[in-house]
Amino acid sequence: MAEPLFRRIALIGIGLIGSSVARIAMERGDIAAEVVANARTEATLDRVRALGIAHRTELDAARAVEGADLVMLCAPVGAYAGLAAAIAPHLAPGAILTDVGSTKQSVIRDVGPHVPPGVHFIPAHPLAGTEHSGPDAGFATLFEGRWTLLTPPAGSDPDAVERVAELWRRCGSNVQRMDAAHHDRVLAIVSHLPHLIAFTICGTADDLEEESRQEVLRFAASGFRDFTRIAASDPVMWRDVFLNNREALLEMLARFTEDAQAMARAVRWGDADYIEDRVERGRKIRRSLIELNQA
Ligand SMILES: NC(=O)c1ccc[n+]([C@@H]2O[C@H](COP(=O)([O-])OP(=O)(O)OC[C@H]3O[C@@H](n4cnc5c(N)ncnc54)[C@H](O)[C@@H]3O)[C@@H](O)[C@H]2O)c1
Ligand SMILES: O=C(O)C(=O)C[C@]1(C(=O)O)C=C[C@@H](O)C=C1
Repeated sequence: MAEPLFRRIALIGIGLIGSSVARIAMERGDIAAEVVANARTEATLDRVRALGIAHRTELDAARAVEGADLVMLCAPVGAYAGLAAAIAPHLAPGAILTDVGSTKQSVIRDVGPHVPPGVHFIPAHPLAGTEHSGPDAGFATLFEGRWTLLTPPAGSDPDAVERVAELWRRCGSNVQRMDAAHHDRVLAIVSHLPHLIAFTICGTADDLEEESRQEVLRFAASGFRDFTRIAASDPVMWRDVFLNNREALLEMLARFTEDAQAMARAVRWGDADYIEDRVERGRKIRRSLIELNQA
């Protein structure tokens, strides 16, 4: 077995993503010699202990990071500023501080100012997940064949960037570097807007009068069902994502609204060619994803 990349990793937040990393680290043994898990409640840490997915559990984030050579923030992005302030004085010199948050400019804004000199701050985002949350929801194959984007600030230590990249490769992921602003625009269209649309369409259906709402549930065909899967995602996580990628999300939503209006006009005026063309474009995108093995 290869040498462990890290002596001790501390996972701050141990839900779907944190517990998946923990499971992989515990199973492989070549990521960290010791895995420390932190959560806000004893109930969560009880689950972590019962699942056997960490060597040690800590209720206090500051204590969890002491002596760790890699600290990974795995909480909702709205909690990052407070967490960074709490752990900063306890980070070991030379440690790497990384994260898994779905937004990247906000993470650099909220965490960056707290990072002590000598600590390497390498933000990251694994593009993999499900609609489930909490430590029971994680699984060791979650990141296999998926992308992890790294958004290291200019001037980051290349060795620290490489060690975080290697951690994600050992989790089964492909790794690519990206500028944080570009990341936020790309994710706004491929992830944040689709979630916004899913939450909204479920809300629209739920607002219908009682009789129609019952029918939505009874006759929900797979079109509506597919939306309900992602609409089942964690409210706090998504509240934080929307509020921390505000500009890019609003820009993509404005474009989408214009396109939806154009579709409405085509439907109203019977513009069959326009409708057919748009459906054909959707189909092509789906086929390309299948060819890339990403569907
Ligand atoms: N769910 C996904 O599909 C997905 C995918 C990629 C990245 N992410 C990102 O990963 C991070 C974690 O998401 P998740 O899906 O694992 O969520 P989760 O709800 O499953 O787990 C979140 C963990 O953070 C802890 N936590 C919540 N608020 C906290 C606070 N104020 N202080 C300290 N700890 C707190 C929770 O107790 C829990 O242990 C988020 O930043 C999210 O944007 C999520
Ligand atoms: O597959 C899902 O259920 C997800 O929501 C995963 C998903 C996505 O939108 O693709 C959600 C948030 C992330 O930051 C990354 C991945």
